[in-house]
Amino acid sequence: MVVLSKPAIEQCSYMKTSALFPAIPLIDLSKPDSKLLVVKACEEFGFFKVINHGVPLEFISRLESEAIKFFSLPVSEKEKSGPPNPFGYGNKSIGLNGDVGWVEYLLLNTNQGSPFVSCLGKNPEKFRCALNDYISAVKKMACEILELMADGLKIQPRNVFSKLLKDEQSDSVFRLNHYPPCPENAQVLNGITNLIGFGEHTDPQIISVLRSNNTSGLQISLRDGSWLSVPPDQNSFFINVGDSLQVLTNGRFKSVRHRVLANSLKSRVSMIYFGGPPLSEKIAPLPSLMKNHEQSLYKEFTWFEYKRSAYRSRLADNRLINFERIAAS
Ligand SMILES: C=C1C[C@]23C[C@@]1(O)CC[C@H]2[C@@]12CC[C@H](O)[C@@](C)(C(=O)O1)[C@H]2[C@@H]3C(=O)O
Ligand SMILES: O=C(O)CCC(=O)C(=O)O
Ligand SMILES: [Fe+2]
Repeated sequence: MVVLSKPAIEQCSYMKTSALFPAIPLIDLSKPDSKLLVVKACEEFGFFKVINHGVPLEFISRLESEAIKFFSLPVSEKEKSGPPNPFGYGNKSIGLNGDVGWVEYLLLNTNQGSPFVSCLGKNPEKFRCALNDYISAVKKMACEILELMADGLKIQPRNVFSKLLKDEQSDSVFRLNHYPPCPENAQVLNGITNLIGFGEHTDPQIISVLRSNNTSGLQISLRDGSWLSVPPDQNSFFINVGDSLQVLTNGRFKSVRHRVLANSLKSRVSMIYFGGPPLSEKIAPLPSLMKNHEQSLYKEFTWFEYKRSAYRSRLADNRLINFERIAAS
């Protein structure tokens, strides 16, 4: 299991508002200025929190209770939904290349027509219904946010990003993570331990929509390499810019590096929708964003090519490096 050294956890910053400890951008989706704030947050952090999001709280609590029921089953029952190849139930092992974390999870494909994993606990229909309601509502919100981004960037059409998620062939993924409280021998600072729940990485897709219960542990990496703890808020969503959106905006929006540290006392449950394009979609900077002969920072690739390369990488790798264009001197 991966543990951080003591100095490494001490350099983690805790949520304070000052020049040294910036506040996480907060976007109220009901406010008219939100499009400009969304753009600023994507440029500075690649991460923000949204309120007044329109996702019924009942959908959230119903899915959370189904997830808790699933993760409370005996391991032998949960393993009927695994191993993840790449979809299904997984425990500690993340991906196929040796990454491990203090986490168990259920990874699901959200493509239309392709069923979720065949085994979904004791009452699969109830679980499936909670998943469908939640994913539809979160996808709708993700598309609204992508349209605000287009408005804020002053590019047309406003569905230039959202159409990729709305496409019937959109390759989107859904993940439920459960981080049990960590064992007694871990070092603890402010309730967070030095035990890695989910190692540092950026998400490969366009946008990720994350919701967790009220247990801390999520951290984002700031420009100076320090880690900022994200105070949990079970009624809000956190939005991550993914690698593909970084490319579509030619590096103007930054995909955010993030990780989860296990909590000493409480279990953490998170649910993440990863909005991705169709596999055949060409990913390259949008011409409408390339002003004044700006050069593309990336070689063009399809989402299939990026995904294939991502699945061969380790979690912490910089996956975009293989697709960067070498600047002409
Ligand atoms: C180690 C890995 C797990 C991952 C595929 C990868 O090879 C590299 C990217 C990882 C990641 C991070 C974001 C999402 O949780 C995820 C589902 C994704 O699309 O990329 C995971 C992959 C996974 O857990 O299979
Ligand atoms: O569980 C979380 O809060 C974040 C997990 C994550 O980053 C991921 O699943 O890609
Ligand atoms: Fe992630």
